[in-house]
Amino acid sequence: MGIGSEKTVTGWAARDASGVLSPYTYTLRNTGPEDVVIKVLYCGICHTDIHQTKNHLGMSNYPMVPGHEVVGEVVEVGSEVKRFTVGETVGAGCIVGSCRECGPCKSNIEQYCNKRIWSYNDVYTDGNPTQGGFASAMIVDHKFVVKIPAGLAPEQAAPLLCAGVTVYSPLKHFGLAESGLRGGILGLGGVGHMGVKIAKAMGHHVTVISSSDKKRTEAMEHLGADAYLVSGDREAMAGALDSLDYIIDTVPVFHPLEPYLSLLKVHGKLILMGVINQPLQFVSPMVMLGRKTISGSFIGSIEETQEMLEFCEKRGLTSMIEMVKMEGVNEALERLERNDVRYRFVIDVAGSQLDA
Ligand SMILES: NC(=O)C1=CN([C@@H]2O[C@H](COP(=O)(O)OP(=O)(O)OC[C@H]3O[C@@H](n4cnc5c(N)ncnc54)[C@H](OP(=O)(O)O)[C@@H]3O)[C@@H](O)[C@H]2O)C=CC1
Ligand SMILES: O=C/C=C/c1ccc(O)c(O)c1
Ligand SMILES: [Zn+2]
Ligand SMILES: [Zn+2]
Repeated sequence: MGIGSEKTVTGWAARDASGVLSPYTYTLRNTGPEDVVIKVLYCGICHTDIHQTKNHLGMSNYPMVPGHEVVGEVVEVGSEVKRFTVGETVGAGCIVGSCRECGPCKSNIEQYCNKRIWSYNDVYTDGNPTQGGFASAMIVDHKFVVKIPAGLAPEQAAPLLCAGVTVYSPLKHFGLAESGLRGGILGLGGVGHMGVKIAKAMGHHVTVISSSDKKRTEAMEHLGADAYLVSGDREAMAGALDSLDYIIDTVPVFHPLEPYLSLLKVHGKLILMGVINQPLQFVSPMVMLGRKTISGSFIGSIEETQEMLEFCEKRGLTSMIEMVKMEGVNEALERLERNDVRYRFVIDVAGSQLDA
């Protein structure tokens, strides 16, 4: 990739809904005055990457280079960029553009802008497709770039850019950041494990609710959870009725909500995170008799992402990752889909042979 000239990059792209990735060479736009050119060092693999590459939402366009937990080094900045300098370690996430004029944009919750531009599987303002972080470089508008604090290892920071902020944002927004609360994390994957860590750092009593017993020891001994429930264990679930102030539900497939609504106290909140393209069901008394709330939340703003990174640095919070090379990305995606990762894959992009 030449500085200041046309930039040819290699990424790994899905070509169809099989979701299998292979090397793909494409050109990045010329650096605009507000752009930051990022040499990608590491990129996390989120379950959303599977939803997108496999067209679970019916809106996928190919070739598609996924990846939205991007940590890299600034290699060039546009003439108007004052906040970043060459050599800095920075991050980019799910969103690389928004309209800047609507209510959400003016309120600094640009992730809720209806004209948001996704970091991949979208079209940029110049009419070209956006491509993500499973690639040697990205060009990102500086407003959608965050600084990675010096106290965070770059590979550890990658999962924070989606999984981390996805749990941090609703806890703050719904008034659930105060200490002493009792929280549930449903689904102990990439988002879920950051949920345990962030909720514990906020001073909560945290119960993991999992589909199996397989992660019990890790959850309790390594992630710091206080309790562990297997969702199919009726007796254990019955023993936990009316006990939680909130549940962060990260399950990525259809599931009944009623068993989890029952775990909530009066005024408890069930916050949906999983991307599920089927209607979810519950009977109304389940929420009425307890004035419970079912809500959802989508990543976090750029401002919150920066705040969350600083929170994690201050509290010494890290993610738990398995590092892979790009050559192993298809195997990693398969393992992620069959729930066989502890707890986030991170691709060592700069250390990979991308055009293999
Ligand atoms: N709202 C938002 O802003 C965001 C949404 N997402 C979405 O959240 C969901 C979770 O993402 P992520 O944490 O990366 O996913 P992971 O695959 O890492 O974790 C999901 C967890 O859900 C549980 N699970 C239950 N049933 C299944 C199943 N059939 N297949 C796989 N997992 C299952 C597993 O936990 P256990 O073993 O404990 O049962 C698993 O570890 C996805 O739908 C993703 O698209 C992700 C990021 C941001
Ligand atoms: O992983 C980040 C994005 C999550 C996401 C949430 C909701 C939705 O409709 C998506 O397409 C993606
Ligand atoms: Zn994600
Ligand atoms: Zn907007």
